[in-house]
Amino acid sequence: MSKSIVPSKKIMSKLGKTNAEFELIEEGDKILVGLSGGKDSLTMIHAMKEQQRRAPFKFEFIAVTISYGMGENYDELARHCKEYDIPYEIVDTQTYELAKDKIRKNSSFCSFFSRMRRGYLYTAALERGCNKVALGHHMDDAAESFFMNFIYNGQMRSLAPKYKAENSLIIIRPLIQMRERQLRAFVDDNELNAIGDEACPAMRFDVKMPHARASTKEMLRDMEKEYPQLFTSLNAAFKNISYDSFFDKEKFSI
Ligand SMILES: Nc1ncnc2c1ncn2[C@@H]1O[C@H](COP(=O)(O)OP(=O)(O)OP(=O)(O)O)[C@@H](O)[C@H]1O
Repeated sequence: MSKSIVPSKKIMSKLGKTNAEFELIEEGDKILVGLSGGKDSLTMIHAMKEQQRRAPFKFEFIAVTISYGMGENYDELARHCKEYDIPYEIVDTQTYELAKDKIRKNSSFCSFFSRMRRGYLYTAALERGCNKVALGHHMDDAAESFFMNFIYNGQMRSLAPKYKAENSLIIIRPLIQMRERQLRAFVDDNELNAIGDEACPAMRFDVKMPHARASTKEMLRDMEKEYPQLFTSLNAAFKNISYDSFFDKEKFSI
């Protein structure tokens, strides 16, 4: 039998519930799991491995890292996946070279990395015959994304647990109802070597965390101190949307 690290009961139960609620992982799925090597995706591969062992249905997954051509070294991550019998591949790209100009101008390099990465992940999934792509976003990401869109973009949107991309791949976020601190505890408790916690890969090069994200994180931290139930309530609110109560012109033609 292969070696395994079993995530806590809380993590596994949240994963099972989210899975059932949004029908994320299903019989016969072949899932490409985006593995940055950070705490979130590292937790995700171990939780999915355990899920594979427990679930009454069969699914396959393969972990894939998109390398940006910044001289990253994923040997340790590859060794880790091998040790735990998790199929793993690295896709080499020249994203950093292409992003240099944006980084120099300190302009929207984060969204550039993320757009490029998404494209490479989708291509990798299609090339490997996968029908789904799993990303390690969690509830804190969903909350940040919601408030950033609200404050800076005048939009009400967050991160969906599941959606269909243009190319018919299904994107799933199995950790979306978990808190970031639960995932950090998993890697700390198991003494796993998670790769940095940068909000964007370019930050390894002395570029500051984008202001909007940093201040939204801080705002949420302060709000949670004041209202400890904030995230539970947000999670409920994301499932309880009163469309009719907003300023949608379409609704006026009653
Ligand atoms: N270089 C990469 N290669 C493959 N997948 C990636 C890569 N970077 C991010 N991802 C995927 O996208 C998700 C969101 O990435 P993002 O950088 O926003 O999150 P993060 O909070 O840093 O997560 P993590 O702790 O997993 O790095 C990750 O959890 C992972 O599933």
